[in-house]
Amino acid sequence: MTPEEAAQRLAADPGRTALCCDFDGTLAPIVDDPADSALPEGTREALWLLARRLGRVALVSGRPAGFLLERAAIEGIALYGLYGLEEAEADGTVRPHPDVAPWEDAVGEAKAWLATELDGHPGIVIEDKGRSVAVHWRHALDHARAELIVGVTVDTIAEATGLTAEPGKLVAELRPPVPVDKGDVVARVAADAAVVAYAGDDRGDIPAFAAARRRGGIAIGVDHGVETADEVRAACDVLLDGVAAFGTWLDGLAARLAP
Ligand SMILES: O=P(O)(O)OC[C@H]1O[C@H](O[C@H]2O[C@H](CO)[C@@H](O)[C@H](O)[C@H]2O)[C@H](O)[C@@H](O)[C@@H]1O
Repeated sequence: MTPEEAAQRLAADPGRTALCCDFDGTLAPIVDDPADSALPEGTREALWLLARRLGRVALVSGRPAGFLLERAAIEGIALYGLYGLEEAEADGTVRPHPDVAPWEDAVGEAKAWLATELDGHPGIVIEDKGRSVAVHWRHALDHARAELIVGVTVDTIAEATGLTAEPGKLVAELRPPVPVDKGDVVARVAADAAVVAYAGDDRGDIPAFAAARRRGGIAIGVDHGVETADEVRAACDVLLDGVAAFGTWLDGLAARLAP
């Protein structure tokens, strides 16, 4: 499927169409420091327009819902964080999945353990995500070596605490083993939709691509060259070359739907 064909399908019955997007690497360009990630202004405007033209628009991210509220709150757009473990309410509060609370101590233990174990390893950075924790090595000079160090540490902590280890782009995460993923969120958001599309770039997006396809929808991949896993490309119906190309595609869709 071409990007043009994907846009045509989404525009055919806009009121009954659901569009779900990942945040980092899809809407926001990949940056060295996760704290610097931001939604480009043009993309924010396109999403604002789309929220007024499509049946449902949602952001489904690995970031905490609180982060999405700070960086990507747009009226009419639902925000789901931590791969579906958190949801932002209309009043700006965050509702965690009810099964997450019992894992609070284990996540706290993991954060302390990671800090002790990885202290002194240059280029390895811990991201405290509240109800989960991630370890990044984008800053490390030797990515392969840093990945090995982080992988061994994260696997050891996962085994000891019962938390689940999840891979990402130059990052590994420890999160509560609650069986919820982005695919569950997409299925819920698109329950009443005639057409559904999910746009993402990483392995954590694969369940969401699959959920869109199960509904006869479209899996849109944002390609980042060597950083894009083969299984991500294989899970998509259409590929766009980077965040800027996806932003342009969103703009085009919004323009197509304008009155
Ligand atoms: O589901 P997403 O919205 O794509 O979030 C996935 C993870 O994204 C962030 O990490 C990635 O983006 C960073 C900023 O561009 C980059 O520095 C890092 O290397 C990437 O892995 C975020 O920090 C994680 O918490 C998210 O889980």
